Amino acid sequence: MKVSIIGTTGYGGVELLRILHQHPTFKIQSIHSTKDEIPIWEEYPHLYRLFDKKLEPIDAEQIANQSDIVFLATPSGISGQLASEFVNKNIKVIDLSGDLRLPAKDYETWYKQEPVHESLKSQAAYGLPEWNRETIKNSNLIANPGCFPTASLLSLAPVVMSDLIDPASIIIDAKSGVSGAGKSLSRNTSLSEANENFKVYKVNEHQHTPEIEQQLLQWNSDVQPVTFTTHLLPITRGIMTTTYVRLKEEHSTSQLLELYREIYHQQPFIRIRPENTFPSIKEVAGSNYCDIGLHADSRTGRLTIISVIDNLMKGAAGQAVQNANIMSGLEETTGLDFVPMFP
Ligand SMILES: NC(=O)C1=CN([C@@H]2O[C@H](COP(=O)(O)OP(=O)(O)OC[C@H]3O[C@@H](n4cnc5c(N)ncnc54)[C@H](OP(=O)(O)O)[C@@H]3O)[C@@H](O)[C@H]2O)C=CC1
Ligand SMILES: CC(=O)N[C@@H](CCC(=O)OP(=O)(O)O)C(=O)O
Repeated sequence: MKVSIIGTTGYGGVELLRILHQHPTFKIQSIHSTKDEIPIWEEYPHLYRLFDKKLEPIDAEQIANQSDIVFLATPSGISGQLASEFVNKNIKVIDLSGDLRLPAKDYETWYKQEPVHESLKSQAAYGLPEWNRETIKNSNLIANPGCFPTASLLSLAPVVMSDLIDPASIIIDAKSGVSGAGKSLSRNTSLSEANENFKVYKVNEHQHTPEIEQQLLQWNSDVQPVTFTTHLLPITRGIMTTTYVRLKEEHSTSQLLELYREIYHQQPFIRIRPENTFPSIKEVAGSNYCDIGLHADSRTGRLTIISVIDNLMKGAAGQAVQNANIMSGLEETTGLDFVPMFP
């Protein structure tokens, strides 16, 4: 099966290339950029002698003629326009941006951009495989979830769906490495401002807030707006979310862990940690795993849930390939069985 990547020179794009280069079924047909037509290794020398394809301009007609699947690793605002060109040509599209995830009104409010046309948005399946596998299987257009929503939703789903928590009590404290912001230089992510520092950003205005809320509401219509706060960690890859919720009734940590294990036991990329152990970011780096640990505090009546992912893998390119596998009728883990990089 032939695949093409648009936005290959970005961090999401080059991570797609790393995965797809060694995927046994998908073959990279072409890689695209708005920049010079140079071999990708000139832009990313770690690919020297591994991958010598040249970057090509974005000619939708040509890409559609030669590919079965197109990955869009392009910014919000651009992805939507590109997606419509391919969907009309009956090509499978997986979009890593936020363009297809939200209803028009929410998109305008939180992304402060023009939304895509409803006729396109309505064709998109939300690409969180653990909870939407059947729809993904039958769709040609995937809205790949945001990195923070992936970690947050996977950690909250069991207790929200089982109606075990006060629906007005959700607080998500999220931290991301700097690669989450993409390759462009900004003061925030520069070495001198990120290194040996820890910053909060987009307080109460992060664009992933409505994405988290809309999915939680589908699972439990009582859910109230969540408090979601993002921080920048002085590391390259990885996300940790620490989520606090109030339990409706007392449950022990072991009962809740049992619920999580039961719900996720057939999900290849979810690892529920044993009691009194909590995941750290390095334990999933470079892999497509989402690791979850939790503790119920009988003193406060609150449950603390920790989840970690690699933002470029399960938070972006890894999940995109997981979705492509599902859409193509392949084993979901195909080409994604990376052991995390440790230390
Ligand atoms: N980084 C992350 O952890 C995650 C990112 N995402 C989303 O994935 C997408 C890619 O993110 P990321 O790789 O981090 O971003 P980067 O900024 O690293 O890369 C974006 C790429 O998009 C291309 N691009 C920019 N403008 C245009 C344009 N007008 N037309 C076509 N291509 C363009 C650029 O390629 P060139 O300059 O060569 O044309 C650039 O390399 C974004 O929508 C992002 O929000 C989602 C989840 C996690
Ligand atoms: C560290 C960092 O800056 N991360 C970015 C993640 C952006 C992203 O994934 O954008 P989408 O809205 O297209 O999903 C942020 O928090 O905005």
